[in-house]
Amino acid sequence: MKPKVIVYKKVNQKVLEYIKQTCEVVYFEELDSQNDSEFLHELKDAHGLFGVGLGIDKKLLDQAPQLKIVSNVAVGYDNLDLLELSKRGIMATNTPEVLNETVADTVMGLIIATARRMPELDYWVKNGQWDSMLEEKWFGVDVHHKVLGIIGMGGIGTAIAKRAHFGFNMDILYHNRSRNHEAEQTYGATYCSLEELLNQSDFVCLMTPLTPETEKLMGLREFEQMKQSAIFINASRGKTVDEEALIQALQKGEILAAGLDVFDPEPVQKDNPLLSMKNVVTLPHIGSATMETRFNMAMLAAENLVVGLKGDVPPNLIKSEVNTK
Ligand SMILES: NC(=O)C1=CN([C@@H]2O[C@H](COP(=O)(O)OP(=O)(O)OC[C@H]3O[C@@H](n4cnc5c(N)ncnc54)[C@H](OP(=O)(O)O)[C@@H]3O)[C@@H](O)[C@H]2O)C=CC1
Ligand SMILES: O=CC(=O)O
Repeated sequence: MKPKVIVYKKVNQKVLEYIKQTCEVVYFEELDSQNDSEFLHELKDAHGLFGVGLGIDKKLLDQAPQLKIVSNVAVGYDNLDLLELSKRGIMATNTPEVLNETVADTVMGLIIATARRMPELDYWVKNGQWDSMLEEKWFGVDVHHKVLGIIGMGGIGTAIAKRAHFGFNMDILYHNRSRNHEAEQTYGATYCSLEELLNQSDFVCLMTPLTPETEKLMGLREFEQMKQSAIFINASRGKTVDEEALIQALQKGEILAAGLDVFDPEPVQKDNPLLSMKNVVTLPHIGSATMETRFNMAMLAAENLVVGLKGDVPPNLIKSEVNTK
């Protein structure tokens, strides 16, 4: 008998067909209040879960006694309670690396758009306000030859460093818990403390996973430590930043501007003060959202699922207590 899998996100037909070769699939394009009870009903005898964004916690797992694997179609897995999964011997997988270059492109886009005020000027041109010579009040700041501080020099951070070093002649500082030799040797990155990074960078880019340690990693004190001329970029998770502190820092002029791909909560609330600030560039969490990369992520997640359900070790098993079983 084929294992039963719940796919709970809209997925490319080829990926769905691939999963269907070895699994019985129950397909929800998305989960909402309309199909919640149907989803919970299907969960009772499901062996696999495939999707993104769903909080997989004790409450949900109590209703999934047959579950063997959770395949997250994302590299971040802060939605998973790894301890609960591990206690039950349930494997969890993610999609690292295939999205590094695309997310790095997004981050460089945010850096440039924020520094050169592109959305503001786009609005200005389209609203017919370009009726005289450009005045200094519309000027931005340079990106090239500046100092870029990357907090979280992992797969994506390193792809950002590559672009910044070779494409923009930037000096790169980084802060991790451990050293990243590739970034140091190949892209000239310098390891430093968080405080040094914040003090010296013209652009501070936050790229850590969301963990108990990184929650609100950027708060009042950290924004105060940044240069007044510096630009803050966040493409990690909304919760890695104390949003109130960011708003205050921008209002008080403690930093120049911010480029944000992530918020807390998401979708961002319509009355969030960040949305009415001209010096804030916003994106709707689209770091990896290209046709190619989203397909590659879904295919990799499908491979993880199928391999795990066969009883083998999936290529992207998340390192946790699950591994030691
Ligand atoms: N906006 C978007 O669309 C996307 C957002 N993301 C987010 O980006 C995150 C990073 O992805 P990826 O680069 O693939 O992950 P990696 O695991 O490759 O890199 C994460 C880096 O963060 C560092 N880090 C972890 N904890 C801390 C800490 N407490 N203090 C300082 N540094 C820390 C790690 O180094 P060390 O262990 O040495 O500390 C590592 O270098 C994802 O978890 C996800 O949340 C990812 C994809 C798309
Ligand atoms: O935010 C996206 C991810 O892959 O993580």
